[in-house]
Amino acid sequence: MHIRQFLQVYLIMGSNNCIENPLYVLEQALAGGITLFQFREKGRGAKTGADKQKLALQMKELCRRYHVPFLVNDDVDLAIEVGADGIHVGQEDEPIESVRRRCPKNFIVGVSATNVQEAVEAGSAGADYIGAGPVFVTATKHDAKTPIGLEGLAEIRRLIGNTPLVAIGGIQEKNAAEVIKAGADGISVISAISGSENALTAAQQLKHQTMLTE
Ligand SMILES: Cc1ncc(COP(=O)(O)OP(=O)(O)O)c(N)n1
Ligand SMILES: Cc1nc(C(=O)O)sc1CCOP(=O)(O)O
Ligand SMILES: [Mg+2]
Repeated sequence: MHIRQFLQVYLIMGSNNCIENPLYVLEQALAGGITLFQFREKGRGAKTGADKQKLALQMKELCRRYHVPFLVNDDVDLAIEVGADGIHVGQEDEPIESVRRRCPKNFIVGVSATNVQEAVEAGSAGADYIGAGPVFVTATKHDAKTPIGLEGLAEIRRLIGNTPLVAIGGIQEKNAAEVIKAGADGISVISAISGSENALTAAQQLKHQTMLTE
């Protein structure tokens, strides 16, 4: 499968984002049809060291069972240690050139962009996909930039050619379809699944929205 297809419903999550056991939440989301997963263990009380690595390995095994690629956020060393399928880095993280030097050849490398220039540069640097956002206001990432809106997302789509594009920030069931219409190949979410009462149903409903056509 091409990376574009994996972007359809991309769950990002760490233990801080969950009201229940994160392994339970992830398994429910996998059963509900998520297509890609990113382990993002950040914020107050986040696991570190051996505890972080243990959770990463457990999550990777769950993802394997559902044939869903497992990516790690920011932490290139951890991604390599646990045999992840890839890594996601932002503008303040390790540069893609350095990531490529250190990681296996077939590693999926995603790069964040908050504007057209960053997106075009990430595409030229060889990112496998671009995570563009925030599209809408989000309470999940405290240092998120000003929302780019659907117009900003559509402009990025126009200017990055064929590079796979996933939208992020404030995406929920009610706005997922318009994000796809604006040109994203998929949606990436934290709270819409990990903060919901039923992660399985939430994943199913989001997936349904990404499949609606005009
Ligand atoms: C798919 C996707 N897109 C964007 C981000 C944000 O990355 P970054 O700007 O590095 O912020 P943190 O997530 O590291 O706080 C992402 N993680 N995933
Ligand atoms: C991790 C992250 N990155 C963003 C960016 O704009 O790059 S917004 C964001 C948080 C997304 O969480 P939610 O789906 O709950 O809004
Ligand atoms: Mg980052």
